[in-house]
Amino acid sequence: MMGIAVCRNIFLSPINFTTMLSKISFASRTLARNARGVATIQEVLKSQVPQKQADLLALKKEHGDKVLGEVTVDQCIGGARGVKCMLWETSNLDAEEGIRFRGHTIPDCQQILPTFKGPAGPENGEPLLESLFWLLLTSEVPTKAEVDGLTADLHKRAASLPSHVVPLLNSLPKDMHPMTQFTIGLNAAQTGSAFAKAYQDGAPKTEYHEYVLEDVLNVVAQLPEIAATIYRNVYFDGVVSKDTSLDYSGNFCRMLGYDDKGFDELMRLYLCIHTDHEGGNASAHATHLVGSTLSDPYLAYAGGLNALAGPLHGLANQEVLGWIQGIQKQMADEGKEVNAETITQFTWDTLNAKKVIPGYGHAVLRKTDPRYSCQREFALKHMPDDELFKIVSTIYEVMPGILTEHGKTKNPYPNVDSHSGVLLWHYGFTQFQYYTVLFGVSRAVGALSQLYWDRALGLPLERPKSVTPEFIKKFCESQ
Ligand SMILES: CC(=O)SCCNC(=O)CCNC(=O)[C@H](O)C(C)(C)COP(=O)(O)OP(=O)(O)OC[C@H]1O[C@@H](n2cnc3c(N)ncnc32)[C@H](O)[C@@H]1OP(=O)(O)O
Ligand SMILES: O=C([O-])CC(=O)C(=O)O
Repeated sequence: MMGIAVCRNIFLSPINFTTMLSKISFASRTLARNARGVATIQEVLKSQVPQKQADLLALKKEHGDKVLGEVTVDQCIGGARGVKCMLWETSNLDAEEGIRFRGHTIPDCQQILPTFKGPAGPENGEPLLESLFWLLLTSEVPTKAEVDGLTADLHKRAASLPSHVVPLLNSLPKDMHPMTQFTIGLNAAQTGSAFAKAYQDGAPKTEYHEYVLEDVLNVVAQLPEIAATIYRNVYFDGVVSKDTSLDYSGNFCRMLGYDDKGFDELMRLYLCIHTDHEGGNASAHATHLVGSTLSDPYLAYAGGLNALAGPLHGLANQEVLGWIQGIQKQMADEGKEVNAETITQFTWDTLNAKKVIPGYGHAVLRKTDPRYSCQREFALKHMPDDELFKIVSTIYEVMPGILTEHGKTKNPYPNVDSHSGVLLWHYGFTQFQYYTVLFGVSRAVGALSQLYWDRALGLPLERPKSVTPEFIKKFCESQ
C-alpha cells in the first residue's frame, strides 16, 4: 500500500526523484522483512517492482521525447561505440574510473559486502558472490543473514539440474572447447525453464518476471555443476564432489577439485569482479537481446556465453596465458631471459604480424581496468614472488608505452583478462583453455540480474534500425 501511494505521488509531481527513491528503497526493505527481520531476495524484489515500474513510466512520460545523443556515421560503422541506446540497471562503466555495481566501485564493495567470515571489510576477506548478486538484483546491501539465506537457496536449487544434463556432458568429445560444452550444457538444462512453461501455459505478461526470477536463480545455481563437470571430464576423472556447508564460490572450488582456502578467496574475488560491466559488452548485450524476444533465461544466457567465447571478449584471458607462454618458449629456445627488453621485442613481433595483444585495450575504458588493479593487489598480497606474476608486472611496465608508440589502440592499458590467468595458475589451475568458463559462471550473475529487470519493467523486443551503405552516402550527400 505504502509503495503504491508513494508511486502515485511521484507520477503526479515528478520532483526530487533521488531523495524519494532512497526513502522508498528503505520502506520497501522494511516491508519485505519477515518476522525474523530477514528478507528473502524474492520478498525484496516483489516489494520493489511496482515502484520501479511507476518510476520508468514517469521517466518516459516526463522525458520520453528528449535527445540523449546523436549517431555519427563512424559510430554506425564502428560497432556503435558510445551510442546510448540501452537501459541498464545493475551497473555503469566510466571510461576513467571503471565499473560501479549499483553505484559502488570494487573497493567500495570490498568494504561493504558480507564475506565468508561474516562482516564486511577487507580484513575478513573478499565479498561473497551471493552478496554481490543481492546488490545487483535489488540495489541494496544485504545483511549476512540474508546472504546466508540466498546461499542455502542456491544450493537447494542446484539439485534441480535436469538429470539428462550431466550424461550429455559426459558424452561430449574431450577436445571440444570447454565454452562450446558450456553452452551445450546450459541449453540442455533449458528443459527445466519455469518461464518457458508458464509462457506456454498462457501466463499474463504482468507475471513474466516472477517466472524469470525462478529461472535466473536456477541458472545461477546450476551453472557450477555444468562448469565443474566439464572441467573434471576434460582434464581429470569426471568426478564432481560438493561441500554445501560452504558458500557458492567455496562449493564451486570443491566441485572443480580444489581444497585450498587461498584459492577459495581468489575465486570469491574473481566471481565478483567478472559479474557485470554495464549493458553494452557483448555477453551482456547478447543476453539482453536474446531475452528481449522472450526466450527464457537459459536460452538468453547461452547466447551471452557464445558472445563471451570470442577472443576479443572473454576468451582473451585464455589468449593472455597463451601469449605469455609464447614468450617463455621463444626465449627458452633462444637461450634468453624473459625481461622488459625481450617482452618489448616479442610485442613488436606480435603487432607487426597484425595480431592484437590480448589483455590490453578496451572498447570503453581509457585507464587501467580497476578489475586488473584489484587482481594485482591480490597478487601483491598473496603471491608477490610468483614468477608468472613478475612477468605480468613487467608486461604492465612496458606495454602502455609500446601500444602508444604503435599508435592504434585508443586505450594502451590492461583490462581484466590480462591478470586473471596468472592468479589461477599460481594455485595450480593451469588449464587455461578452460578459463573463460569461470568468467561465464560469474557473468551470469550480472547479465541475468538485468534480465530479471528487463521483464519486470516490461522492456520491449530490441530491434534497432540498420542502414545500407547506399543510404548513408545518399543521406550524407543530401545534408
Ligand atoms: C572482458 C573483456 O572483454 S575485456 C577485452 C578483452 N579483449 C582483449 O583483450 C583483446 C585485445 N584487445 C582488443 O582487441 C581491443 O582493444 C578491444 C576489442 C578490446 C576493443 O576494441 P576497439 O574498441 O575497437 O579498440 P580501439 O578503438 O582501441 O581499436 C583501434 C585499433 O587498435 C587496435 N587495437 C586495439 N587494442 C589492441 C591491442 N590490444 N593490440 C593491438 N591492437 C589493438 C584495434 O584492433 C584497431 O585496429 P584497426 O584500426 O586496425 O581495426
Ligand atoms: O565492457 C566490455 O566491453 C568488455 C568487458 O570488459 C566486459 O564485458 O567485462
